[in-house]
Amino acid sequence: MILTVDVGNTRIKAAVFEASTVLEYFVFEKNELEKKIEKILEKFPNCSDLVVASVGNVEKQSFLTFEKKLNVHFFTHEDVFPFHNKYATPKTLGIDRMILAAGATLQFPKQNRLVIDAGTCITYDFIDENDNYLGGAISPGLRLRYEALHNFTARLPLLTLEEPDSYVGNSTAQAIHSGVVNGFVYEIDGFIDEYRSNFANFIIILTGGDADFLAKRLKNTIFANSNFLLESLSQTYQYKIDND
Ligand SMILES: Nc1ncnc2c1ncn2[C@@H]1O[C@H](COP(=O)(O)OP(=O)(O)O)[C@@H](O)[C@H]1O
Ligand SMILES: CC(C)(COP(=O)(O)O)[C@@H](O)C(=O)NCCC(=O)O
Ligand SMILES: [K+]
Repeated sequence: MILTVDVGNTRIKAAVFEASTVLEYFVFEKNELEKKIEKILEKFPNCSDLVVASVGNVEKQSFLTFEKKLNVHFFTHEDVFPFHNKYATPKTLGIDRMILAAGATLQFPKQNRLVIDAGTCITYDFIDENDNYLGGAISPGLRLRYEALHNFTARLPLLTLEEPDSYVGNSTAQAIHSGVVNGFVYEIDGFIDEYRSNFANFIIILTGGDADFLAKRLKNTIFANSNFLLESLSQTYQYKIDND
């Protein structure tokens, strides 16, 4: 039994796996990290491994205390991954993006894959059918867009996510909702169209905290799996054990 932990820039997500089956998912804040993990381990005392991917400001030291009880693996760029990394700056590629790319490579062999993770940021990652990781894009996520409009202007209120009435926003609030939500959807549909015009065949994996909200609104029909990163963590860890 393993406990996987994904430390994003907004929240921490975790899951307990028995082989490839998920027993339970958890979501919590950074300041609750140790307490929550202790609780999970009390509930699942058969966990033998704790596997972490962190792009937030939570470092390996935060997990040291658990080393007394179980094997702790904190993924880094030094680990083995099942793809060829063609990023020009591989050392600065987010470890979350590497895990997503690894999961896509292992779960969908011998095909082009595009992973879209709509979290704090939207990340796009493309792995071709020969398992070359080519790169992608990074842009502000849904909530970040609302916050940026407020934080960097004098007159724009901080709004929370709301479905826009129309693309023609007829008030400040409606203009912001249209700009943020429609802009978010148009951007992603635009990227997908661009990839489609260059690659005949590819699978799209949509994940992240906004995946479900987004999936219903895209012109392109794609399947959302908001737990793809946690599943990929479990698979990449198994791959590491098999290939080390
Ligand atoms: N309870 C929540 N707290 C924060 N963000 C949430 C919540 N529910 C949904 N979201 C959405 O999830 C997005 C963050 O996604 P998430 O995958 O958790 O980010 P990260 O992996 O970067 O920490 C935000 O853009 C926000 O719109
Ligand atoms: C782009 C990210 C901030 C996304 O983080 P997230 O939205 O998942 O919290 C993270 O993958 C990161 O810090 N990347 C480093 C730069 C890069 O991937 O090139
Ligand atoms: K992301």
